[in-house]
Amino acid sequence: MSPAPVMVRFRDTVKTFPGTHGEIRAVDGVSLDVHEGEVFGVIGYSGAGKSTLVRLINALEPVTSGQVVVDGVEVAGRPESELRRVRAGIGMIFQQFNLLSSRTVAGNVGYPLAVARWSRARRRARVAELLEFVGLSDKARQFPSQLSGGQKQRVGIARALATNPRLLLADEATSALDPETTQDVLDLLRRVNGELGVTVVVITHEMDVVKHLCDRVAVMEDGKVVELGEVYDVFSRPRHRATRRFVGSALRDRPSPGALERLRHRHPGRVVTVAVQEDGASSTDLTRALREHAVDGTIIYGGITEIAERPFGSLTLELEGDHGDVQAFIADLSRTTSVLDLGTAAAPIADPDATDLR
Ligand SMILES: Nc1ncnc2c1ncn2[C@@H]1O[C@H](COP(=O)(O)OP(=O)(O)OP(=O)(O)O)[C@@H](O)[C@H]1O
Repeated sequence: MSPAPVMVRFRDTVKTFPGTHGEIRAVDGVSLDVHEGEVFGVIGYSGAGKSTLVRLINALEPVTSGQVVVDGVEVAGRPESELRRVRAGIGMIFQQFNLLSSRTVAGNVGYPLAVARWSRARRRARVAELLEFVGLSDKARQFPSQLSGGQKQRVGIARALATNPRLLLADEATSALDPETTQDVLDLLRRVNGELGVTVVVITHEMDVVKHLCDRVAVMEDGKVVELGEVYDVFSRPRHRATRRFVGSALRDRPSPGALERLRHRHPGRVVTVAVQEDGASSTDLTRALREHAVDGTIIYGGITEIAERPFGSLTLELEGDHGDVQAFIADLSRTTSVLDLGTAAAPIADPDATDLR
């Protein structure tokens, strides 16, 4: 199957800002393609460059060097008049919703249509259709202050979709919402993608958002893309430290240094953390290896979740048995899955990725 056409292409894209201690490379040589029809996530900690990357897509910031191509149009160096046409094909939603407080829900949704000089009759019909789609038909005459956060974001989504954009940019769109409302908004964004065929780029610092919504994900750190791929692949086998921290903070599957120290007090044996993947150490593999090597394993920590019905996570075990048997068990299991040796209470080995997560 040939990949879908490209909706957004970055090639060696750099964006710098002047800083007090020299230039800041907010986007530092990014190359990636967002395909038509996919939901693409960009995840990173604060300052990683995510918002800058988005502002390059809708040409709110000029690129310093490299390419940014949106729906076939090279954005870099375009005159403002032509950029307006590119922006017209892009919808955007924000963490703080950015609704006009003096306008009703219908007025907010219809605003971009008024700007685009749609007739009153067409506007009314389109607004009604959009409110129906986001489930707010009964709120048309209310004002934003009368709505919950989740309802405000639904209005934001309806407004962003008003002029039928082919691309929707969602910058931390659920960061101000509680978990349940977040889920509703993520479901709605899935429908925007699935039913309307809109390509969605999601910027977030929350792995759960990526997990529930995205097809592929890019992990950013210090302006660079450090990992890129299918969501399951990236999160079930995180290679970069930043990715491992996102998995750790969402899943809380690995003991923090403090928790590990407490565990060692109670469990003086050899401690290992074993990755759980659909094709790696399923619990059957683990039990088989324990049996074959005459090693006793007690689960002392762990967490497993799933993405698209595919399980992943890790289990931390205390192993007891003859030293040679334990060594052989670790070597055997390491052939099919990732095993992190954390040593024993007497000879501890630190987890290089463990952080006391905020
Ligand atoms: N207009 C600007 N002028 C100077 N520096 C900027 C500007 N915009 C962003 N930066 C810097 O570029 C880097 C990346 O910022 P950016 O906002 O893109 O990151 P982010 O991942 O979106 O983080 P956050 O989630 O905190 O917004 C940061 O060091 C930031 O201080």
